Amino acid sequence: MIYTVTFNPSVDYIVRLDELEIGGLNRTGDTAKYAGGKGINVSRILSALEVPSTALGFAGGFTGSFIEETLQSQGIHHDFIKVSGDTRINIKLKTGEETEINAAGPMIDTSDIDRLKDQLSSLTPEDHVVFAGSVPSGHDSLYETLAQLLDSKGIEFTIDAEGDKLTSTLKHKPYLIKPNLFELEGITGKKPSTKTEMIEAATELLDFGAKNILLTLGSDGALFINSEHTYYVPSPEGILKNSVGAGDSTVAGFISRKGHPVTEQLKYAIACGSATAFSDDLATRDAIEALLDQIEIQTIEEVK
Ligand SMILES: Nc1ncnc2c1ncn2[C@@H]1O[C@H](COP(=O)(O)OP(=O)(O)O)[C@@H](O)[C@H]1O
Ligand SMILES: O=P(O)(O)OC[C@H]1O[C@](O)(COP(=O)(O)O)[C@@H](O)[C@@H]1O
Repeated sequence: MIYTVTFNPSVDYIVRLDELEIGGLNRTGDTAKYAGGKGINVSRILSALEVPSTALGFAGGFTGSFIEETLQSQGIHHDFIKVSGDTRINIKLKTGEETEINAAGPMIDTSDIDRLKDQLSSLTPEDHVVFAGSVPSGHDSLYETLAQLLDSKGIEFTIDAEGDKLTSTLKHKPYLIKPNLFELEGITGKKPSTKTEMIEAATELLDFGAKNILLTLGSDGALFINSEHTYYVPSPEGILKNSVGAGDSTVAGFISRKGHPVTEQLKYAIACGSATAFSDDLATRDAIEALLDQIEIQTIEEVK
């Protein structure tokens, strides 16, 4: 079973308006609300691809109930630990360009974390865990602690997190990490401008222990690096509607084909990411499958 862990889920509140007048009264056009947060988005895309998963993490208040009910209605199994604060609301302003305001989220007690550790302790090496997103304040070393727990039990995990939260887990050999270029720059302190320089910078993370690295580049696609292969996968052409959740969709696509050749995993990764970018909400199965044939995997010799 695949388990996704979202420490800090969110109700993503999408607000469309022609123009934002800072300091003035703005009235919205369309609005929509979605069950969000990185691991939850991974579970939603896996579900679209008919790959079962269980969504874990912390949820509280009316917003936490909204997330649970939404997942329930979509047939996605979940087992959130209830916390006393309200799950956050993240605002996504669409005014022609996208502006995101992500809230901090509720406080999490040590006893809540202990319950999550108990849940993860019952998993076996047949399971796979996807950790994704920000961490409740005061728990900066949570990913490292949980990565160590899984590593000690021989359970593979994927991690999509920023900065030290990601790098502190590398010694526990994550199956997949998915930085974007901005995050890679933050981690390595480098500003790679060519694909060769990007590969060099990402290879440092391979040397620290990551097994597979998917470096996503937005509309420019993604670079993939592991100890055997280096590939570039351009994004298919399309009209950008929504980049929220595109990265999470990429992770889901890659994991959905775990055990298949890496080139197939990459096709699904980019098809899922781009299909979400071209959709109002996360991609549907039809939208993903419509892109699969357009994805072309290039070897690094072809890129140079
Ligand atoms: N404008 C776009 N056109 C086509 N595909 C896109 C676009 N933006 C994102 N994607 C797809 O989504 C993937 C992840 O996007 P990216 O913005 O790099 O991730 P993140 O949301 O984590 O920053 C990309 O590799 C690509 O496949
Ligand atoms: O936990 P963070 O880093 O604040 O991110 C949460 C936000 O990221 C998302 O999961 C989208 O992530 P991506 O655009 O990187 O795929 C939203 O659903 C959510 O609002």
